[in-house]
Amino acid sequence: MTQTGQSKIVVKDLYKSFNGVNILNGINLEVKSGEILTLIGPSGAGKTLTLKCILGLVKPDSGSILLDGEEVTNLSSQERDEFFKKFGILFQRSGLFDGLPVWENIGFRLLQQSGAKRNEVKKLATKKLSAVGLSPDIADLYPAELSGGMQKRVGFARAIAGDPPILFLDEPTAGLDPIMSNVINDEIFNNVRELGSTVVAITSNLLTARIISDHIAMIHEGKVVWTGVVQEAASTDNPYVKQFWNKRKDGPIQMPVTTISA
Ligand SMILES: Nc1ncnc2c1ncn2[C@@H]1O[C@H](COP(=O)(O)OP(=O)(O)OP(=O)(O)O)[C@@H](O)[C@H]1O
Repeated sequence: MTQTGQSKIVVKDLYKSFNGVNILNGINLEVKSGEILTLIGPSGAGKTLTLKCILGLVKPDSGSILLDGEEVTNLSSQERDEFFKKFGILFQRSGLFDGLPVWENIGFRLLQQSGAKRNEVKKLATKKLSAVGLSPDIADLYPAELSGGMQKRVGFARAIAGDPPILFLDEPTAGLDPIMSNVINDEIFNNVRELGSTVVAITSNLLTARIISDHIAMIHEGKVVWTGVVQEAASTDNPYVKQFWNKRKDGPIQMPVTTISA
């Protein structure tokens, strides 16, 4: 179990623009060890980009990112490889490799390690399938043979395959029916608590946010406009959170609307 309470990830004054357009406008975030922080906010607010900056997939224009107190914005490629090993990632579209059976998808990273034994990796992959409530019988199937919900669960099994200290979950329940979403919410919550991983999740599904999160950070136009414990999100007076949480059309968040003329 990870010790909770210490800062695991600290993001300070993160800026990023593309082609002269400011996308991240001074993001500040702190994630404590063992906690689940969920980023919410309108489409295009900069949630995924923030995670990509933390991972070093996108270089920020300025700002600082500390992992366990160490600056990680300027790692060498060798240091970056080591750094990546700390993360398990569930991508928005599951990101499974079509040409590999389920178990090889789950064990993908482990199979890359020198000396990896295929039968042992398969055993571990099967164990992770059970951890996400799937039958070992699907280990030899290919992603195309699975439903969307099963693909998400396999994607999650892959993210937790190496028992990573940090998990990034980008829209873990997007596109799933409410029942399957809830199954996955529970699986995320239970597995993460058992592993003691520190989690940053992104979701537009408020039920997912309510069930899995310890803290919520609301991002709007590249800034964190509110943070708080999940129970406060429903009752805060913050106008951004109020509008988002209550799914209101009117409020400070203006969504671009395209009208089609006849
Ligand atoms: N590599 C890039 N080049 C140019 N623009 C980018 C790049 N990456 C992200 N953006 C832009 O940054 C903005 C924020 O993107 P981001 O993916 O972080 O949004 P988001 O908050 O995760 O929204 P969504 O929920 O829709 O995924 C978008 O307008 C996107 O087009």
